[in-house]
Amino acid sequence: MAVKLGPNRYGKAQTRLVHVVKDGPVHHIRDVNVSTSLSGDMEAVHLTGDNAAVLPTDTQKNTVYAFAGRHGIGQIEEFALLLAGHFARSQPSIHHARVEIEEYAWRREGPHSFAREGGEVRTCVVHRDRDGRASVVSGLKDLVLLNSTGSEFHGYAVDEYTTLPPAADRVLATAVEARWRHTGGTSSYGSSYERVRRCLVEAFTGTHSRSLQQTLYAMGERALATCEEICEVRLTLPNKHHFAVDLSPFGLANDNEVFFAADRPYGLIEGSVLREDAPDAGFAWE
Ligand SMILES: O=c1[nH]c(=O)c2[nH]c(=O)[nH]c2[nH]1
Repeated sequence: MAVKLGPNRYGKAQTRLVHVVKDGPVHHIRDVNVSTSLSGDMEAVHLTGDNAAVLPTDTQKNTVYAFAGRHGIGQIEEFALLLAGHFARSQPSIHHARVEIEEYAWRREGPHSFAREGGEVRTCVVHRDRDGRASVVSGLKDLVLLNSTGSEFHGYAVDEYTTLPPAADRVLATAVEARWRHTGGTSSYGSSYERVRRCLVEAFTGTHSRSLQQTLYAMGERALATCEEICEVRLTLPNKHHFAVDLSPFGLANDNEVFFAADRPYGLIEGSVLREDAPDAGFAWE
């Protein structure tokens, strides 16, 4: 039987790191979850068990903590680029590093007190290879949005299994997962994040929706029109269905005011919006 090793990578998943920056009595907190993944000349470890090419995942975890202590975190994209650049050069056997970071927000409650924000999570995925090629994808997830009107869904294809009644007015709700690809480097990932996020929210709330697909496109289009530093937006939008409850058994009308919020099954609308002249994505989405 002829077989060979296919694509592979290895690393430390979900290194949880909290960094407290002390400015006298006023402290600042950063809370991140870092996953590193390396690839390169890894035939021997898989085929013969020779570990000489393998920088241990334990070392990768230590490096995350040491770099936080030495450099601070800054914007998560910058921290990921720093780590990926280090790993891609650290061993001759390692050719490529992928670093993924999630950041959890905390709200200030006092000089050294914080309350964890329950909502959205900021994300990034950075790739670097030893030839200096790099890609940066920024994003967010768990941004839950709802329009209580301004959404319709009708005119869809019908077959013998279709029972869905057309909706002239419905609740539209989703938990946005968005990732956007930067065309090149940017000096301000923080302000870029805020602008893209605002565009996504404004397009969701401001679009009179005939489908979540139409809203998805509007969200990507708005972000690309406003934020010239990005060239592609990928969106994953679960349709968090809200079904109006039939209150007629209780002698009550229901003018789209009382809903059953179902959690499953849910529609899942996914798509990419990109510039006509977007450069090749290379390894950015891997
Ligand atoms: O916005 C929607 N898109 C669909 O594709 C779809 N399908 C469905 O049953 N409801 C909806 N809503």
